[in-house]
Amino acid sequence: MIHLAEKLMESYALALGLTEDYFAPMVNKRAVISRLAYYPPPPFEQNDDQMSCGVHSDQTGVTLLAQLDGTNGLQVKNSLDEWIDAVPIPGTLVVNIGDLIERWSNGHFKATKHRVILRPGQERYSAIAFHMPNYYTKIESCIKGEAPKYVPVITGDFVLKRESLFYGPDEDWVEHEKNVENTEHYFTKIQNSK
Ligand SMILES: O=C(O)CCC(=O)C(=O)O
Ligand SMILES: [Fe+2]
Repeated sequence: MIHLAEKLMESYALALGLTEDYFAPMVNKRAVISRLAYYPPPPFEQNDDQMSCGVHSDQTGVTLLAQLDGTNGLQVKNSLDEWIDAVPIPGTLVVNIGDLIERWSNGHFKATKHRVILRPGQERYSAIAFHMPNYYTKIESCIKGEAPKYVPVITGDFVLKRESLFYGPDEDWVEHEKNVENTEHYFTKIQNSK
């Protein structure tokens, strides 16, 4: 999974006109958060207000998602603002772009909005790996000659803050750099245990 995420980062670098290894020094002490999900069958028809997993984009870098063959429910928003089913294709993974990559690419890559909506009687299994750049990597536009569209953020700070505040005001992110100290120890342990 880590190798695949790093390969994807290489392809993103090339697509953005950067050298293939541009991101490498900024993801060499990455953290990967994994989640195994089971969604029980809902007892009623779900709608925009009641979902198994509400609309969001992942706040990290690349997300790799495996869906058990035959389980439906994941929907992603396309560039026309329409929800489309991410139908499981045997032997493949879904790749979602996270907020950090949107910010890094100055908006050239869009963080994929997604959700899980199940029909009554339908259940879902998925396994997700969230790839996150180095804790202290500063995420700022990597596109030369373009006005930055986002406030620079520190990876760990952004992920932790967004976990706790959920969609807080963008302008606050840089102010929170100091908050990393609380959890620095935890992440250092993860990175050193590799
Ligand atoms: O279970 C799924 O397919 C989606 C889960 C998800 O989007 C998430 O954990 O961020
Ligand atoms: Fe997600």
